[in-house]
Amino acid sequence: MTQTTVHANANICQHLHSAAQSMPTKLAVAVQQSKNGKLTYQEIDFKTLHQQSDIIAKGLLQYGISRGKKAVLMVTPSIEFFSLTFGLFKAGIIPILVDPGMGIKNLKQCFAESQPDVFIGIPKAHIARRILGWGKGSVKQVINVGGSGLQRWLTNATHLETIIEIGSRNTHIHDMAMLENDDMAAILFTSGSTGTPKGVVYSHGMFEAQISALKNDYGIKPGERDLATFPLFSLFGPALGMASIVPDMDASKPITANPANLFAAIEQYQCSNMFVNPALLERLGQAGEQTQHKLSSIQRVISAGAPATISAIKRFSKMLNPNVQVLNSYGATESLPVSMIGSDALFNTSDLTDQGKGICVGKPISSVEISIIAITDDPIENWDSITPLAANHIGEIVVKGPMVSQSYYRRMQATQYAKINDINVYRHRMGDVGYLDDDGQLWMCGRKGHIVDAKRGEQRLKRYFTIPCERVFNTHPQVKRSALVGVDVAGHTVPVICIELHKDLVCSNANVLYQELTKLAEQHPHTQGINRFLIHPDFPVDVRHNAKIFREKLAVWAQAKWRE
Ligand SMILES: Nc1ncnc2c1ncn2[C@@H]1O[C@H](COP(=O)(O)OP(=O)(O)OP(=O)(O)O)[C@@H](O)[C@H]1O
Repeated sequence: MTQTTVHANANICQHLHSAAQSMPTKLAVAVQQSKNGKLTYQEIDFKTLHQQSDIIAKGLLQYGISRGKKAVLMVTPSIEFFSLTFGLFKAGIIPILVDPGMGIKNLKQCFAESQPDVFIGIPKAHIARRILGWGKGSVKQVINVGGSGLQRWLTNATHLETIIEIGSRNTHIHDMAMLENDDMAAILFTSGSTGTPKGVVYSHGMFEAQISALKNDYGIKPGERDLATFPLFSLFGPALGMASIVPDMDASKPITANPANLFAAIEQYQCSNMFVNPALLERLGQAGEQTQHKLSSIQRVISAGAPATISAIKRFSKMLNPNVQVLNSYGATESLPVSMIGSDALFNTSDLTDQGKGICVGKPISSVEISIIAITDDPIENWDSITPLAANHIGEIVVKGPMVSQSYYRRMQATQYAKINDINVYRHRMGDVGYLDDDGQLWMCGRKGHIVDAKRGEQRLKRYFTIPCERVFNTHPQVKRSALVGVDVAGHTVPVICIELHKDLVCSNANVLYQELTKLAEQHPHTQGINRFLIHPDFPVDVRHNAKIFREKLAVWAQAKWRE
């Protein structure tokens, strides 16, 4: 019998290598800059990006940052961001990617937890690092990217130019670090909308699976151009042979983006694809409606990260050519994408959503297996012990597939609570609840942690799920959005619906509104028993999506209101 040895052969940069060979002079990245109302673009082709990232990989290694070390990367999207990230991957150095929008306290926690060896950032990030003590104790090397005289001095760091100089001096061809499929390739932090962000361990195998999904399920082809509004997704562009066109905007606060910049970038490069999150979809749709703008080159829009509202998709779609779809994706940092649904199919589900059947997030991505399991807060060790629920039964969403992360970084307990061992892989518990319908489509019914169990003392009377309940109340013309929370009233847990009204409407008589909402509640079995409402002026939501309602905070507010 012959024994075959498996060689480590994973590194997503191999795609960049092939693109550099097959289309060397084609555009890989263009970065827009807006200054005094003037837009300019920095460009790099595939061959140069490949060369530049090789030089950086060599420079980093020679500078003493060895393979396997972890490097925080706080660099705004720029040509350097791309060459650096690919350079890190090529050297086998593990980038730690955090979203600055998560706030100072969470960032500090992320650095304490991930123990970076290296800190690479723009001057602003270094100044914050120095003042706030980020990475103190673990960070040994600091590298600055960009900035002007004084800013650069304040960073007290080695500048990227020095790394490039060191790398350029070395004329040897760089051998890309080859890893095992499941070796750690990067650490990506969740957004922390339900607590502290958790570091998700990414492998090159997971990245490969994501690239395959983008090719096979989303139909992305080499030579396309993508308006890249989310840094991580923008990295997939060059790996797919697709140019990433990065607009001038703050990616961690998409709601503040200037639509004119984005429209101009699409026009300039005739982008065929765009990746937007629901907040941006809403913002661009509103701007497009006002100016009657058309996005005639766009052939596909990918929306992900949070649920997009049907009205926002409809408004946005007015800018698109007929039949161009907004592909709504469901997933999480731990596993992305899980499922997808095109806008036409989604519009057909809106009646069911308004009746409280959940949000349809479509069919699983080809390599993903979705199961629904009975709801429990306990850890589940083995998949053997589980009997998945039948179609149309709400339970926790569990996923299996090559893009499913296998652990959190240095978080044994969180890993234990989120992963289920299934022979030689782990399934991931999404922490979301939902069900599969008779056609195998997934319907999302909210977060498991946001379920409200109405209780008399310890006795459970009825279970309420957020999305199915809230959508019923959202159909009321005065209601912009609503949020279900549980409130303790004399030792009993009761469901309360917090209401945010449309801004242009003033509620002159809350009692009339509450009566109308109570009537709505009575019309549906799953909302019956809800008869307490509170008007909140402005829901606390996450900055990235402007859509994830911080129900934990609202619950505290509602409880205090109840006592007043
Ligand atoms: N298309 C969608 N429709 C509905 N909800 C979605 C959709 N896409 C993502 N979500 C929600 O977003 C979650 C994933 O978000 P992400 O990975 O950014 O971090 P987070 O879960 O918000 O942060 P944390 O886990 O730290 O609280 C999913 O579990 C789901 O609840």
